[in-house]
Amino acid sequence: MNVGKYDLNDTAIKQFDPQKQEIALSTEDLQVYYGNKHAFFDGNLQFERYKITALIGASGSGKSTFLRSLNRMNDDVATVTGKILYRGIDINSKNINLYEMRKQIGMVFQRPNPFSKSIKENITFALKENGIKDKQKLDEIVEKSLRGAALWDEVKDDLDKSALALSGGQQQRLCIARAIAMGPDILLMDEPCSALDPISTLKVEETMLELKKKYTIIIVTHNMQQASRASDYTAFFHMGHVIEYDQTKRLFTNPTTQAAEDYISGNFG
Ligand SMILES: Nc1ncnc2c1ncn2[C@@H]1O[C@H](COP(=O)(O)OP(=O)(O)OP(=O)(O)O)[C@@H](O)[C@H]1O
Repeated sequence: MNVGKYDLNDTAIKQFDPQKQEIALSTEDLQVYYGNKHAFFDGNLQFERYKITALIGASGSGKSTFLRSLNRMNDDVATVTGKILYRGIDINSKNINLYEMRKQIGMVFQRPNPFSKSIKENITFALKENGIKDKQKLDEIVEKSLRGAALWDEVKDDLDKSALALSGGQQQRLCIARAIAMGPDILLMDEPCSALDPISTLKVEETMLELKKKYTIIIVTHNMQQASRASDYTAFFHMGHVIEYDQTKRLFTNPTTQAAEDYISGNFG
């Protein structure tokens, strides 16, 4: 199918070898509709465990739509068909406990959104709701999560101060700490650095590189340098289709499809 300059059937999608790579999450024939609008088509993607996968593409190409579907954040606004396979279970089916599933597949949003509470309470709030009451256990998780998000050294003496007094970059790392405190397996990140200055962005990227030792990360980014610096794999989206998906190094140096080549070289349109 040709739309504008590009043939949307001209795709190159990496498939993994399950004997060689462990797949943390995969989608089969994922389609997303907002009312009558078909916003995402034919998503058959696999995500390798303990890797960072970047989703790139022009504004409106369907990256967030796809990402938000992966832990059912789109349930209220969209119809999502097809399968999302996590540990052998289709989490896009009706009988899934969304709350439990999102403990495994957490999300960090575009704008830092800490609660208007202390730094510590931002992390302990959901844990307490989950029945963890032991003070020592909570303190341990607070420290471990803040260390995991590379924030501990900056805030360890201010844990009772308001999270809203932190800088934007620190707030975003606090949101990462809050997400990892729940002990997830996969972290979905929707442009986590778009509201941050370049130094905070690099700090979050360094944090991601540390986090991938324990978590599988899927990140939407508009920042091509960020995708090429921080990710192992990249999926290029165009008009609701995944056009090319490969190792980041390969996709950025030797793309297969015309659309990806034009996008990466800045001649897109
Ligand atoms: N809640 C919604 N209701 C209706 N249409 C929507 C909704 N959210 C997104 N869309 C449409 O779906 C398409 C894909 O949007 P999406 O936000 O997924 O793209 P994106 O690649 O993430 O864009 P951006 O980089 O600008 O965030 C667009 O045409 C958008 O207008």
